[in-house]
Parts: sequence; structure tokens; C-alpha cells
Amino acid sequence: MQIAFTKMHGLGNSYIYINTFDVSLAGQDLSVLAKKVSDPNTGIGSDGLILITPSEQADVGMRMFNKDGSEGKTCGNGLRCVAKYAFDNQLVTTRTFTIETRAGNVSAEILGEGRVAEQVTIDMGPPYLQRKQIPMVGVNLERIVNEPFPVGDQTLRITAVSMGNPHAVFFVDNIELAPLYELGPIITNDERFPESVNVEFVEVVNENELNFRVWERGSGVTQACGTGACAAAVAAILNKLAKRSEDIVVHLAGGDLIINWSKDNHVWMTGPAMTTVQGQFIL
Ligand SMILES: N[C@H](CCC[C@H](N)C(=O)O)C(=O)O
Repeated sequence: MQIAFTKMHGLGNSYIYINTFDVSLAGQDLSVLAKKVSDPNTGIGSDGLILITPSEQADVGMRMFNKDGSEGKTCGNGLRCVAKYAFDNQLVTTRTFTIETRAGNVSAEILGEGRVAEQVTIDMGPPYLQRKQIPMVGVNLERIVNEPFPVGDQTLRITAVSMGNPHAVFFVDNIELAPLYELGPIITNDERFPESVNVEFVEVVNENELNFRVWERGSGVTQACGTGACAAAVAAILNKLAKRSEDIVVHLAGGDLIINWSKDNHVWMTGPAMTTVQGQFIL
């Protein structure tokens, strides 16, 4: 069986996209398929799989799977690429439209005038800050802001933010020295996170600029994480290290995203979306 796919990326955070308007995946184990297509040796190679689907409550829908086959609820870089795909392939007829995710509907805007989308803004909706919304185990229901977080023989300070998917944000003095490979896999599997967690290390350059690295739940280190960049900006503002309702440039390994946690409590993310490969995957 051959399945048409498109490989796209947002700042190097790449996924294999399958348009299920055209292709039926009925009977396919999507977790197994995600692992297969993500494998760089026996598959195509990516950080995971994203399905572009018909939707009854939005203009298009998406489902995202990490490279380990686990399903996430949303994906910032993925949303910009789904928006690009929908616009470039006329699944939508306007430059602003809605996308259904498992974390709720978001709105997308194709920037510029061109017939091919390059820059996209997504209104990612509000952050969720209460402990049970992350979710994170603990006694108080309040926000987790700069809370002591013992791990191994260290005690870090955690700020936890959900963008519909869970993020554990840790501020460091020098991003190049962040314990990404040492502590990323430990924290992502920590029992204090019943649904696991995406792990971000963030260096504050100034109140409008962050350096950022990520160990993603289910995918490990990636070049970029859009929801993670949103979580990092929200965490910086909660810790009074950045300003609300101002653009914050987040420098990820793969490039920059512009994040703005606005007065209406929505988090806005602007960045690129690129198509790199189109082909047939042989199951
Ligand atoms: N790379 C994605 C995040 C995927 C999150 C996924 N790892 C999970 O929550 O399980 C992004 O651009 O937001």
C-alpha cells in the first residue's frame, strides 16, 4: 500500500503530514505508522506524524503523534504547517481560518499576499496554569511558578505551563550549559507528571528575548517547539522576566518565533512554515 505524504517543518521541527481528505487510514495503527514514518533509517525521518483531517467544528482538523508513537494534543510548529498546507492546497479559501486540535480549536492567519504561505500566525488560545491543568502531582491547586523541583542531587526551580500540552520550564544562566541531555529524559519521565511532560531550558537575554532549548515528550531533543516557545514566554512573564502584551523573540535551535501573551489572555505565535518533500510512503 502506498500513502501520499508531505514533509514540512517549522524551524527544523519536522513532521510527516498525511492529508486524510484524500487518503483513508482506516484500519491503520496510527501509533505504529508514526514510528514507521519518523524512523530516519527505515522510514522518511521526522519528529513525528501529523494528520490533516476533515473537521465538523473547524475548517480543518489535525492530530499529532510523536516519533515514539505517542499522541500529543497539539503542536505549534505543526499548526503553522497545517495552516500552510490547507492554504496552499485550497482546503480553505480565506487567509484566516480555524483548526481543530485535541486541545481545542485555534485560529490561523496566513501572513503576506502570496499564493504560497511562508509566515503564519496562530492564536494558540489561553495558557493553563493550575497544577491539575498541567497536569502535575502536588498538594496545592495553584500555579507552579518558580517552585523548588528536586531532581537527582540538584534542586531546580520549575514553572509549569500547559498550552493544551504540558511544559516544564527551567530558567538557566547560560543556554549552552543547560542540562538538556542529562535531565531532559529524566524529567520527561518523572512521576510528578502523570501525562509525561515537554522539558524546556530558557535563558533570559532581556525582557523581550529568550534563548530556548527543548527535550520533547515522545520525541527527545528537537530543533524547535512552538507550544514550548509559548510556554517559555508565559513562564518568563509569570516570573516577571518579560512583559505581558509585548512581542517576545524566542531563539530556538532552528530559528526564531515571535510570541505575545496578550491582554485577552491568548498566546499568539508567529513564525515560518516550509514544505520540503512530497512523496509516496510504501507501507
Ligand atoms: N513540537 C511541537 C510540540 C509537540 C509536543 C509533543 N511532544 C507533546 O506534547 O507530546 C510544537 O511545535 O509545539
